[in-house]
Amino acid sequence: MKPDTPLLDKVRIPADLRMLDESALPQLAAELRAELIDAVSQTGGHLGAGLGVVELTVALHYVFNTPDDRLIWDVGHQAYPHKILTGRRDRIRTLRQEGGLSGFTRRAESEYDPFGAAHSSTSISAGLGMAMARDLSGGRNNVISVIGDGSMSAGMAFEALNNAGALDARLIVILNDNDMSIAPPTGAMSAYLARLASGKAYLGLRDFGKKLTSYLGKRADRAITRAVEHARGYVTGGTLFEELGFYHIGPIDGHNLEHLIPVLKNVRDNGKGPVLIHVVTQKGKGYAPAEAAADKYHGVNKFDVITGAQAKAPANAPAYTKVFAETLIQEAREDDRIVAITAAMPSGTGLDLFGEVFPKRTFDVGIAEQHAVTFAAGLATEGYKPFAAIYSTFLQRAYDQVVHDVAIQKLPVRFPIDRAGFVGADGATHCGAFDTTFLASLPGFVVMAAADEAELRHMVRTAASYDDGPIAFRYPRGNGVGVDMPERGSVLEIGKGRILKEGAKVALLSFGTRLQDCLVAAEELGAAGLSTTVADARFAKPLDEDLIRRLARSHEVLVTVEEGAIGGFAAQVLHFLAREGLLESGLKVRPLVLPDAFTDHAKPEKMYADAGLDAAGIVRTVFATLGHGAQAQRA
Ligand SMILES: Cc1ncc(C[n+]2csc(CCOP(=O)(O)OP(=O)(O)O)c2C)c(N)n1
Ligand SMILES: CC(=O)[C@@H](O)[C@H](O)COP(=O)(O)O
Ligand SMILES: [Mg+2]
Repeated sequence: MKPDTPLLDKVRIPADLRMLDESALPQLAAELRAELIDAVSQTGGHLGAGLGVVELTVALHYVFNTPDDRLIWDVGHQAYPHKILTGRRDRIRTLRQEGGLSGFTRRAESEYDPFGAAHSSTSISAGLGMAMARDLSGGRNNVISVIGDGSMSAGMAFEALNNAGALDARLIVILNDNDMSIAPPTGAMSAYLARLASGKAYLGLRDFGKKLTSYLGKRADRAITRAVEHARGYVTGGTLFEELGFYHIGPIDGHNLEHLIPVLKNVRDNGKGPVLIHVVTQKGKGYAPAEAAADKYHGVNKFDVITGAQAKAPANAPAYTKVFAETLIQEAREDDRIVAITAAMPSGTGLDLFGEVFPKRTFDVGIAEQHAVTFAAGLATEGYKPFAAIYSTFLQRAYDQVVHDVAIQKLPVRFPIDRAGFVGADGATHCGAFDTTFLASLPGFVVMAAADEAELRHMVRTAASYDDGPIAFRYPRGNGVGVDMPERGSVLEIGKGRILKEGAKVALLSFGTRLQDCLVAAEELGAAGLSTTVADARFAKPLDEDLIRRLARSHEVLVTVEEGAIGGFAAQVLHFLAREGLLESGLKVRPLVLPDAFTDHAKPEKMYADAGLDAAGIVRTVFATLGHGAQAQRA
């Protein structure tokens, strides 16, 4: 049953909210929280972060004149309450569903989303750009960037703070400190924030008064003093943020509207240069199952609102992530030089399991993909075997480190690349589309893709035993296909693929888990009288040149199939065929890749079908290539 929300029902956009009396806001926040819980219980998605910013969201839209004042949410996973208050409540139960609202902020979705996000730590840079644009054009609007403590650990956030302090731009940064990333945060910065939040490093009241007056002028409201006093201390002096040129206010209780609103109003009306307001919140606030959970319900499946129990689809095969983790543990028992690195994704990458067995050999470096890669490179220089487990999409952020610090120096860093291909509900920002393209173009890189969970096990072992340079292996989100698992992985011969089914007319050359669809497609093609070979390339680099030569010479049609963007495996194959003159004897080649577009969220199977990368799509491609128009249409 939908929650009763009489006050929220009157608020379609923030202008409606601003008509309310301040005394009504706690009720509005309570209704907003109930609506959020109910909506996410039906859609699944990121819940804990949004629960933690309900009051902050209400206060920001109450005090600031959004959308003229620009409100930028870092990552955007906490922006569901913001969506409900900004004209999207009628679609909130379509979150992350095909055709529905995005799970992140998105410019195309609303004028209240001035900047799209999903990858972290971009909000201060974007906000600073907007603030400078405003100043250049003589505008007067406010720019507010809200960034979490986890996201604050990334280098990019500090690059922006550094720049903002020097420019002395009027920018408001709200540090939403809930002492959580996806997992509990790690690192010295997190410990520093905890010290600030606990009030240990705070000024006396008199110094605090002086500081405020210097920033806000004589009109500094006594309410600010009260708000900060009520938190655990007084405004800080000599903090890192102040040294970087920010006025630093806080900590403030981010769930107390009586404290938040006067502080925000004062900053809105009186501030000059950059200001950082340190707001302390609780991830999962106000929903008991979330508050009690270790991950504070960071990301959830659909769930029962009363019990908090999440829906779990029965699985016939283990998740790729788990197979990776268990295999790495197995290999690490044999080789004590194996170490593992994650950039704030211990559970997502499976390295939480590795960390339970090998705590000293596991490094969670925080949201810091660039550092993670160069840190791994450093470990490799000393003879260790680092596995830098980073989702395909997040590895994009560390590309120069991959090129400059790893590949050029031929360092044997191992890159397990999870979430390769479509990821579903997280949509285009998280799609693992580009890694094959950007890695296989690097000299000396070995790039593999697992066709199933047994192959993944072989690839972990292969990577562990390969010391000649960088090596990557990609695998998708979700479960394997249920193949028999070998007790231990085998060491694969580098640059050698395998043939699974011999045919004569059509060759399907797969790179990755579309192999299953190729096998089904081959059956259908066979039934239609088209004898079909199915091969698993295993390697995009180095290519199995003998295999490709053979397929090209003995078949009429060669279809390559991969879960990656244009420029990846197919490009490597086509380049090879062209170089060898194998395209000059009538061979018909068709590369099947992800669409050359940023594909919106939907169910992965649907996305693959739409992209023509399922069995039916492969069959259609073959028929169309051979001019079997009617059959192509039926497939
Ligand atoms: C560059 C990048 N790396 C990793 C992630 C995955 N990720 C999403 S949210 C999150 C934790 C963010 O912590 P914080 O900013 O404190 O927000 P909270 O969830 O605590 O509100 C992580 C690691 C990401 N979105 N972007
Ligand atoms: C917001 C974010 O970047 C992560 O929470 C991401 O949504 C996790 O994705 P997985 O569920 O695939 O681990
Ligand atoms: Mg946090």
